[in-house]
Amino acid sequence: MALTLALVAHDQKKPDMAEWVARHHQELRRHRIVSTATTGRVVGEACPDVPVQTVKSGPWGGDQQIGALIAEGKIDALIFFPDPLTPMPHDVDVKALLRLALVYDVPCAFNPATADLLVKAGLLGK
Ligand SMILES: O=C(CO)COP(=O)(O)O
Repeated sequence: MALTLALVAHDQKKPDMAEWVARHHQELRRHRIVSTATTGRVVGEACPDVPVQTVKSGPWGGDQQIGALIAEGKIDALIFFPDPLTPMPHDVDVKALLRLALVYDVPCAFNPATADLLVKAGLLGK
């Protein structure tokens, strides 16, 4: 079954996201991806044949748009690599996104190690 996956990464973690999507490229091709603007560009460059729908960049409302999709039941899993070492002007938006993912019990991974475990557990299909 095709899932809709939200992929988001802060700037310092975008290389990790590019590496993660490249590693799971074959499985990701079967699913839909929604990303914040800059993350979407990175994902698209790492996997040109995986279609990525983008919303606005995080600081410009993209995290809230992803949160709204979660509230509408349109996101099956959130893969979000936040940067814990850099202050963010849109920290409240980041917290709101995490909060909605918890409220709606969406499967989440906040680092590549956990994202790998979700794949191993069968998130993207066998
Ligand atoms: O800021 C973000 C998440 O909080 C991500 O936004 P970008 O993907 O546009 O960098």
